[in-house]
This record gives sequence, C-alpha cells and structure tokens, in this order.
Amino acid sequence: MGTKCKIAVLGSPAVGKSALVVRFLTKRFIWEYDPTLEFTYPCSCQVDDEPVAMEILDTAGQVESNQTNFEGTVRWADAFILVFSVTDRHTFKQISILKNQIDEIKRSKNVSCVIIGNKIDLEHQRQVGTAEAERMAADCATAYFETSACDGSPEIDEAFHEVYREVKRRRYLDSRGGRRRSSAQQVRHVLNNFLTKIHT
Ligand SMILES: Nc1nc2c(ncn2[C@@H]2O[C@H](COP(=O)(O)OP(=O)(O)OP(=O)(O)O)[C@@H](O)[C@H]2O)c(=O)[nH]1
Repeated sequence: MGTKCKIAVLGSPAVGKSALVVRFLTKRFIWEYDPTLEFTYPCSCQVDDEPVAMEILDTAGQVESNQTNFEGTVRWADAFILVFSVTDRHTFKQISILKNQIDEIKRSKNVSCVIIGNKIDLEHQRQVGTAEAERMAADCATAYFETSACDGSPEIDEAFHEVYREVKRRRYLDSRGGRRRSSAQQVRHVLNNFLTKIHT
C-alpha cells in the first residue's frame, strides 16, 4: 500500500501539466488532451526503495480563475508541482503568484512544492533562462527541474519523487514539533502537581 501523498499539479493553461502527469504514469507522451478535464490518478511507486501511494491531481489550466475550486484543490493537496513553459514568460511569472496564493491558503511558508520548467525540447523558442528560473525557485525555497514531457527526461520522475521527499521531511519535522509540545505539556503537568503539593 505505502505512505499516502496527495499531489496537485498546477500552472497556466497549455504548459504541459497533463503531458507531464501522463509521462510520469505511463512513460509515454500523448499529444492531445481535453483541456477542460480534471483528473485524479492513483499511482503506486517506489521513492528511495519506499512504497508510496500517490494521488495525483492534474488540474485544468483555468483552475486559478475559479477561486472556490482552487482553494479546495490547495486544501486537498499535501504537495504541489508548479509547472510553467520555458517558451512562455507569462506562464513563468504566474509561478510566484501561484506560490503566494498557496502559502496564503495553507497559512504556511513551509508548503511542500517543486517547480518545473517544461518544453525544453523547444530550445529555439526559449523565453526563460535556467539561471533566472533557478533564482525564482530559490526565492520560493523550492527545488527546480527542467523537463520535456515530449522527450521524457528523467527529471520528470525526479520532480515527483522530490516533492514526496519534501512531504516526508515536513511530516517528520511536524511530528518532532508535536512531540516537543507534548513533552512541554508533560513538564507543565509535573510542575503543577509539584506546586499543588507544596501549597497543600
Ligand atoms: N514540444 C513540447 N510540447 C509539449 C510538451 N508538453 C506538452 N506539450 C504540448 O503542449 C500542449 C499542451 O499540453 P497539455 O499537457 O495539454 O498542457 P496542460 O498544461 O495540461 O493544459 P491545460 O489542460 O489547458 O491546462 C499540447 O499540445 C502538448 O502536446 C513538451 O515538453 N514539449
């Protein structure tokens, strides 16, 4: 069965979200999709020899324009893959806006997230350089991957695996935070008992 992890793939229309999800799931490239469709795919995979049960939500491109739907998607997901096309600067600019919206809805700056610059096979149409994208990803404190869903670069698997590792790291830190809180509560409890005994 494996550890569960819900991943939402977000980004502007036509950046290749569906193509990346399909490539990750089937290792194949399919040229055309219905842009209005939104699917959740179950997927069992191994990340660092650990079985993981992923649920991957491939959002329709206009999801951000439907605020209720968008908020529901963000609340649902444990992690996010934010996709832009290196051939379209406008889609790149949307990424930091999207990241801020996610942080606001999750009320956290520690959201598990990776960024993908897709369509690197169209090098002659490139509008966003690697260094510039890496700087933006560093500002968002996320890993950055460049991919071609068309050519099937190994970075596609790596991006899905890395976002799961992020989830795992955050869950570990949260559980340690939880334990710290409970041991602080224990100390308070012992102290209260002690003080009660002194005063009686
Ligand atoms: N050359 C090239 N074309 C790609 C790549 N990825 C996707 N495409 C093409 O780009 C177009 C959009 O791809 P989709 O996967 O439908 O993009 P999307 O982001 O899911 O689009 P929406 O569902 O509208 O949000 C399709 O014609 C794909 O064949 C890529 O890596 N390289």
